[in-house]
Amino acid sequence: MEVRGLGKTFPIGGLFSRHSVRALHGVDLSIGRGEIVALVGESGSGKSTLARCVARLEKPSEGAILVDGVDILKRDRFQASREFRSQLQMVFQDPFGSLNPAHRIDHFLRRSLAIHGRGGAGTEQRLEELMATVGLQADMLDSYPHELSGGQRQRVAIARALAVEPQVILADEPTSMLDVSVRIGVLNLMRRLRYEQGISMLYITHDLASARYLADRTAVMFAGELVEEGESLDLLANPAHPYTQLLVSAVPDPARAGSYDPVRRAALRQAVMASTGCSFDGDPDQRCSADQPVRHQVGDPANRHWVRCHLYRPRAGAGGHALAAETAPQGAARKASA
Ligand SMILES: Nc1ncnc2c1ncn2[C@@H]1O[C@H](COP(=O)(O)OP(=O)(O)OP(=O)(O)O)[C@@H](O)[C@H]1O
Repeated sequence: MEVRGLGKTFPIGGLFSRHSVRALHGVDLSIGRGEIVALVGESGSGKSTLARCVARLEKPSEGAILVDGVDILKRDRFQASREFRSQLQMVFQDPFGSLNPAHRIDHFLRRSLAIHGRGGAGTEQRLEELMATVGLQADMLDSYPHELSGGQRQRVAIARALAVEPQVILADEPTSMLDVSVRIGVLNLMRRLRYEQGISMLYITHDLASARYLADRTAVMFAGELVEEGESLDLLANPAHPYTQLLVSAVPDPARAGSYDPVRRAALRQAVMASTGCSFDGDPDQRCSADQPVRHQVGDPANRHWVRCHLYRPRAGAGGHALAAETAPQGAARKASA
């Protein structure tokens, strides 16, 4: 699946208002077959809007979404929606709100199978297989959602998505409302599905540790734009963008004891300013506020690690790089996301 130049602007302030929020701008992202890509960024950076545009729950303002090379935004809406929804399924954050409490678990799975033409003979066996795949007992098919734990409900939501045999699952913070003790089980389930069924996943999260655990690649979103992307291990060990450094520095890590610098963090977060350049404005000579940065490759090309930042300086010879914040000015500022 590939997203090219995706943009989304929401009108705000009522019918006659000319105000708008730019939630996404020029987003390019691809996910290979069986690959897991994490999308990280703070609240309001546009992660859910990206997933909702890809799932066609929102209409993008611009750009293309290709699945197996076909731009699904150019297909007839009804046909595309049938085809596309069976290729791509979304798992939401809230396992409590996503299952209607009036129905038993088997209803959700039967309905999903029927809507996508996979009902009929063999349904009973398929239901049991789906439950086994997500690690639930078949006798839970007769339960109501309130009789299940949060982790079990999220497994049902994943089983419902799997019922249509999707190529891609868009998982929007699927573990953030779960108890820490059951999160790992859901992450392991997602990992197993990728290996056993070759399903690709976009994993949206605030949690960098889980991105490192689960995702092959991690993409970092700030103010509706991707500012850095790379193999998860490399990107999180060598963050090149000041914003990624901020996110990484906020994760408690005994191995980095002493490296957390709240003053630098505060400086990077400083003012909000409007300009035509980079969303994450941090340059004393105003270049950031004047020009959009281009992508720079970071380190070894095998890590597919790039950053979009004027402050990035490759380090000659060593194969490493100067972290942008090492050269970042005190006046690093964050522009309005709107
Ligand atoms: N329907 C909408 N109407 C107006 N603005 C919206 C709408 N949906 C999202 N936005 C705005 O778009 C921006 C991105 O929101 P989005 O929900 O995608 O962020 P997010 O990174 O997923 O945040 P969170 O992690 O809190 O879910 C925000 O400024 C938000 O207020």
